[in-house]
Amino acid sequence: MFSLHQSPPPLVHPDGEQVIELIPEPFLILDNAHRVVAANQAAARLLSQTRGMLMGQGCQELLFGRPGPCPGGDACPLTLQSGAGQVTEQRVEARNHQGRSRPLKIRMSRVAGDAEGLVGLQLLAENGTQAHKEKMPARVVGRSQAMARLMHVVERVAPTSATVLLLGESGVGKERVAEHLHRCSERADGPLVVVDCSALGEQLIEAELFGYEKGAFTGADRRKIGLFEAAQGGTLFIDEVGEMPLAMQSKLLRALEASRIRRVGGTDYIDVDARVVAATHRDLGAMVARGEFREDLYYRLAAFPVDIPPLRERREDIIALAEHFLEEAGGAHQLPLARSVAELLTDYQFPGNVRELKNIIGRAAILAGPGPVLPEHIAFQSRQGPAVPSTQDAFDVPSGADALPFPPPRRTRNGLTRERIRAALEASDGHRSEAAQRLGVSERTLYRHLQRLSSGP
Ligand SMILES: Nc1ncnc2c1ncn2[C@@H]1O[C@H](COP(=O)(O)OP(=O)(O)OP(=O)(O)O)[C@@H](O)[C@H]1O
Repeated sequence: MFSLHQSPPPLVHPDGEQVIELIPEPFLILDNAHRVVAANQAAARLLSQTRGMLMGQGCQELLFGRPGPCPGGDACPLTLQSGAGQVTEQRVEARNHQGRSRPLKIRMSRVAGDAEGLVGLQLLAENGTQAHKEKMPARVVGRSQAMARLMHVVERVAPTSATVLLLGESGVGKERVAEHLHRCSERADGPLVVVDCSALGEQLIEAELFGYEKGAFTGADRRKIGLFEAAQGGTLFIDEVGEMPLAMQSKLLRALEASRIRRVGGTDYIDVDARVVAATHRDLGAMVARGEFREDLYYRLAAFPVDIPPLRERREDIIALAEHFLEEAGGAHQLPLARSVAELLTDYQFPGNVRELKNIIGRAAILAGPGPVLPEHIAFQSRQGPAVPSTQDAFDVPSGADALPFPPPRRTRNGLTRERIRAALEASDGHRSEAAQRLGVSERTLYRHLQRLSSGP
């Protein structure tokens, strides 16, 4: 049995997670900023998280469920002896993201040698019992520099009251980032309310956002509280804000400016205290230029824009995400992924971004059963082959398209052509949810594309 009183094995290396897996006790490695850089399966089980979720968590988040950097000094929950190899033991009342606390004993030491600065943590549940299964908190998995920068920005803006606009292709994780932002804010104990503008018509959006009074319209047989009010003290996440009809945009702007709303059919104003986070995959600036989006609302929403890069521009995240999804799908025993599978995944473009990867892994976990995941279990959802270097996204027609003797296929932001959508629907016997899965997009994204394609040539 490995003990912290011995010198730890060379733990962090490209193969580090495999080495750490040899330690039977729950074990974590933190870097000198106290962020998790490796965790074994036993630690993930003890903390009721996946290893992917643990990666990158800071000491505060790990022990007290509060995201953010190490506060340093006495505020840091880890009281370490300075010398390499010296072991410190400490008891903490660890609190997870759901606010549940659990006594934990931690043995810590600095890792000596090449890996100086790293901290090894051995975790012992105080009552000796294993963690009970709890709903996993939504965590943003990703170890790339781009994601580290993004998380830094999100964690800086979270405690403020700024309106944040999340930008990125479909499936990149905008909603997941919004959840994280809410969790890092002082409103974390309040509600996070989501409204998807692409799924609602103009009148419905107003009734959903602001609520209505009894008798406001046919069918309004009782008063209904709107989502702005439901988000009181919390966060209102307005997804696909680019799909919001113009008339509704001015009402939203007024609500944002005045922090008060009026229910449909009502006369009184109601004060609302909801922090607004909006998201879109559309180019709002271009929509403003075309007169499709109100300029004043654009500037109000874009007070703090945050770009979430597509997965193909942060390939370092692919394996961490794939392993996270495999664990989520109950495939922890199938970890780590075979090199051949990892190569297959990292060579692919992922037009459907993280959502597509999640679907691919979910399917592979089922096909692999109790055995390891093999390349033949990986079925890409688009027929797009291995990576083509690209800084532009799949939104654009292929380069050289001008020279084609016929018009290029009408493409959408996900690289979804009419032909791909038709093929997916045919293969799914017209079932939209299944077709969306095949294409690696959400059902509502597919619905949006169907509407767009049916309105164009
Ligand atoms: N960094 C991440 N870590 C863990 N899971 C993620 C991450 N990014 C995305 N996901 C998962 O991938 C799926 C798609 O993410 P999400 O719904 O947040 O994307 P989106 O950009 O909001 O998509 P859309 O534009 O279609 O609404 C979800 O199941 C989400 O939980």
